[in-house]
Amino acid sequence: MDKESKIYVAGHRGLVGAAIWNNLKSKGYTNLVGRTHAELDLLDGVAVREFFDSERPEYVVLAAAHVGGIVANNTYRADFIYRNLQIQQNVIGESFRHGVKKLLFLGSTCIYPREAPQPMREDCLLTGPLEYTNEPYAMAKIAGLKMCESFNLQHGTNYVAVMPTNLYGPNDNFHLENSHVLPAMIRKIFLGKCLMEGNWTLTRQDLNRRPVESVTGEGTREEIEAVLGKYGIHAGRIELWGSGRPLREFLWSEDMADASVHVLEHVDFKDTHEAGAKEIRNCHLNVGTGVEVSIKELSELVALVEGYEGKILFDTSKPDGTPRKLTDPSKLQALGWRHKVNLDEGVRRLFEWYKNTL
Ligand SMILES: NC(=O)C1=CN([C@@H]2O[C@H](COP(=O)(O)OP(=O)(O)OC[C@H]3O[C@@H](n4cnc5c(N)ncnc54)[C@H](OP(=O)(O)O)[C@@H]3O)[C@@H](O)[C@H]2O)C=CC1
Ligand SMILES: C[C@H]1O[C@H](OP(=O)(O)OP(=O)(O)OC[C@H]2O[C@@H](n3cnc4c(=O)[nH]c(N)nc43)[C@H](O)[C@@H]2O)[C@@H](O)[C@@H](O)C1=O
Repeated sequence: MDKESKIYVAGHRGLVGAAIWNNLKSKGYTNLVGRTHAELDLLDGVAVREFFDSERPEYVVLAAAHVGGIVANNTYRADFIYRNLQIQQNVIGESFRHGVKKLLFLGSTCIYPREAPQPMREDCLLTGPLEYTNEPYAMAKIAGLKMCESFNLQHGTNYVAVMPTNLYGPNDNFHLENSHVLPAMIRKIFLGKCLMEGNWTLTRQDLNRRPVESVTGEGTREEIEAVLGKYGIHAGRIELWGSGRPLREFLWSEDMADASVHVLEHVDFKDTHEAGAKEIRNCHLNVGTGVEVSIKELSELVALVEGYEGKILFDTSKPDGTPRKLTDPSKLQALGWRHKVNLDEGVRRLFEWYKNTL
């Protein structure tokens, strides 16, 4: 990849896409192409074809997807499978038609069986049933990685699929229902503390920046308390989801971007499997830290970082999801990449980012 190569980053305003864009810029890549969702709907096959016809990217990073946390995945099941399959079909299909030199596909570690041996190696793919809450999303991601693998095997293309663990960082989604656990916890604990201290200035700033239902900071105290209460946020008491016992692994989004650019620069499809094997499969690469934490421990860390001393309860009517989801990141580590930011540091950085964007 030359510094002048034309690189299309699909999803360049998202959590990971924005970090990949910034990482490429910081390394001196000058010819980046991005389109917002409003400018180019990747569900629209005709529009995607016209975009590729006019821009002719040489490299493609597919970081656009329909993404959300456990409840969003479990509720909007059709959206998660249909939209992701369609985006992949359009972007990978046009990349092939236009002879793209290399494509990076972003999947997820939820592709692995619910009861996979831990830590999960790449070759446990398709060895057992998936976790129910995100099965439709996981099926789309498995299709995406198999599409990359199959184009490579049949047509000699160079598409590499990476499977990140749970990610968090600047530009994260802080929606109280549809987001992932870490941004949700940061916000819920922040608001619980604001209510506990009677800090209405910060509460109002938070709701102005990110309205909940239709309530903004202009709402009355009663309206604000009622809407936050629906999401388990009360003065000095917040309710998180599930039992608190599930274990998760978290990777800072800028580390994920660094891994993505490392793969674009240094790892080809041929590096992802043994040469000459009779059956070539499981060529995707895990991206993770190999370190896990329980959701309860995570909530204690977030409370410590935010200086919250109120109660944290767990609402077991909400799903736990997969009990454990720890990656074995050794395959990518052997190809020269490892993470830099640990969870403690990352939570501090994300909370700072959150406060600074209010
Ligand atoms: N966040 C996480 O914890 C994890 C993410 N991943 C994967 O990493 C990748 C990036 O995810 P992440 O950055 O978190 O997600 P985000 O939701 O932050 O970003 C996704 C981007 O894709 C865009 N997009 C979605 N649908 C369309 C569409 N139809 N047309 C055009 N653009 C669209 C979104 O735009 P808009 O918001 O305007 O719709 C957004 O900018 C995804 O493949 C995801 O599956 C994998 C594991 C964990
Ligand atoms: C990245 C990954 O993300 C999704 O899987 P997940 O890891 O289960 O997602 P999550 O971050 O939403 O939850 C992690 C854990 O945390 C608990 N939890 C507590 N309290 C809150 C809470 O307030 N919000 C959320 N979201 N979870 C909470 C929650 O009950 C669960 O036990 C996939 O669907 C799929 O999208 C995917 O690939």
